[in-house]
Amino acid sequence: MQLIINNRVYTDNSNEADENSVFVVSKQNEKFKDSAILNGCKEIITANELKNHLDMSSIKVIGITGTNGKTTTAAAIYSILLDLGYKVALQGTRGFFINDERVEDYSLTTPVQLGNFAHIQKAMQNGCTFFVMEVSSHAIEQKRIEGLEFALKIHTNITRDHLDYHKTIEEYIRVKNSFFDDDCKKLINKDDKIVKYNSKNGFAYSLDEPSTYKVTAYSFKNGTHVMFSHFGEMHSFSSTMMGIFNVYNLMAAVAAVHITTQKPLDEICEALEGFAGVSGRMETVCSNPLAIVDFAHTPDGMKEVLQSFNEKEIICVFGAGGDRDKLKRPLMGQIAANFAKHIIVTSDNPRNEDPDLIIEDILSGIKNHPSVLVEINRKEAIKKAMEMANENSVVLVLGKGDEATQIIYDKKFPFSDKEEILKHIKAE
Ligand SMILES: CC(=O)N[C@H]1[C@@H](OP(=O)(O)OP(=O)(O)OC[C@H]2O[C@@H](n3ccc(=O)[nH]c3=O)[C@H](O)[C@@H]2O)O[C@H](CO)[C@@H](O)[C@@H]1O[C@H](C)C(=O)N[C@@H](C)C(=O)N[C@H](CCC(=O)O)C(=O)O
Ligand SMILES: Nc1ncnc2c1ncn2[C@@H]1O[C@H](COP(=O)(O)OP(=O)(O)OP(=O)(O)O)[C@@H](O)[C@H]1O
Ligand SMILES: N[C@H](CCC[C@H](N)C(=O)O)C(=O)O
Ligand SMILES: [Mg+2]
Repeated sequence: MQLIINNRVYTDNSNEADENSVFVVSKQNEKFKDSAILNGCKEIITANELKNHLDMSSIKVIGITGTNGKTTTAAAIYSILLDLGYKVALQGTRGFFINDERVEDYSLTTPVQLGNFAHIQKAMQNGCTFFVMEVSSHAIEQKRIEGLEFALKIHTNITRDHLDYHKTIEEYIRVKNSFFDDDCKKLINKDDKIVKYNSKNGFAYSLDEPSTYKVTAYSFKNGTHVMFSHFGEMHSFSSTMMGIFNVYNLMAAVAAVHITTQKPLDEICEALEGFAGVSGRMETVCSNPLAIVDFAHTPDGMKEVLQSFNEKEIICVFGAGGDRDKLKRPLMGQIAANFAKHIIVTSDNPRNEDPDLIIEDILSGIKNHPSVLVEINRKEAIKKAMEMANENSVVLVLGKGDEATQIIYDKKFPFSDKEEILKHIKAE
């Protein structure tokens, strides 16, 4: 990865370092420092020192972490800020966007150090005054965000994910919480009992606990309608997005924009109404039969989605990614069994694992359920679900959202849950 500032090349790869370039050393590449020196490199700086080389004073960086809801909350903030007339960049799981245009496709949720600086530089070159970014737990642990100064850090929730990487839930929680131990402004979900943070410059939002941005009432009749109080004053917003979890995401987004712009809350709430949600997150693909695609790929994410449809007969199609946390699989099975009338267990992105064994892990969590089907081929699984559907049902296809491929070993094959669903729409 290279970054060019004032005609100087900065690289994080020792093989690209030479007498004319600067080697940016980080936790991930410090083992290659000697090889950079051997290649003739004379200037070695830390990622933290990069901020002295790139003037970022014209842009406010907003960072969002949490197990679920980062992409949705980030997209809502981006949409509100654009609607309010700001120039904004957005970086996350779905790629890199500047002023409503996709500049890069799906990649890491949080790039490596030089990648973040390169994107911020590009955002500034395009006149952006805000840079909204998702911050993954991998990024915190690997110090990919080293050297960035945040105007606001946001916490959505901490449940479980990525234990393949962090090994224990305690370590995962410690890593997530470490994002909030400094003095910078932070916005915390007060209903989450797990989060620990430095209360200096702390703001909070919540549905249950007292907080700075406190949801006092909500209803889901003809859309989502939310009332909240801010220091005794009442405000409200509406949205087409479904589910209590989206009330959290939207409340966080409104509060974040308020904290970072100081615009009147009512103006921010009005701007939010133009936000239609994120592709592949609780996205209704067709209404006859009702079929929804969602990116839920953790036990908590699945629970949140499934319990939003308790008046429907749920037909749930899902799998679990290979080379990822194995222990979440039976828990995902158990959640499906608790809420769904029909379960179809299939493949997600098997990567380097045997899909049959992933499915076995999921099945071990499903006890005594009357309707469980195993269909390893995801296309066939979706087809079967659509054939089972009726006017009282909802087909929920979970785990891949708007991903455009299925990853088998290290190969990516074109695959879209949405397109598969659309092949089986019933005639009106
Ligand atoms: C497990 C994991 O996170 N691995 C990351 C890690 O890999 P690594 O330590 O093996 O990297 P490496 O190949 O040794 O290279 C490290 C550094 O050394 C440098 N290098 C390398 C070779 C050499 O001869 N000389 C040299 O200088 C490279 O330029 C690089 O800067 O560091 C690399 C870059 O520093 C990352 O690209 C890589 O992410 C891999 C691709 C990955 O798939 N990560 C996933 C799991 C991830 O981070 N996912 C989260 C998901 C979060 C979510 O949405 O929930 C994400 O943020 O996307
Ligand atoms: N606030 C929330 N609380 C719990 N579950 C949520 C919340 N927001 C979204 N979800 C569920 O999690 C899924 C992923 O949401 P989103 O993409 O916004 O999260 P993310 O944190 O960016 O995930 P990832 O780390 O995989 O990129 C959604 O499709 C939904 O099922
Ligand atoms: N950012 C998450 C997304 C998981 C999506 C799911 N489809 C999978 O492949 O496990 C990860 O890389 O773990
Ligand atoms: Mg994301």
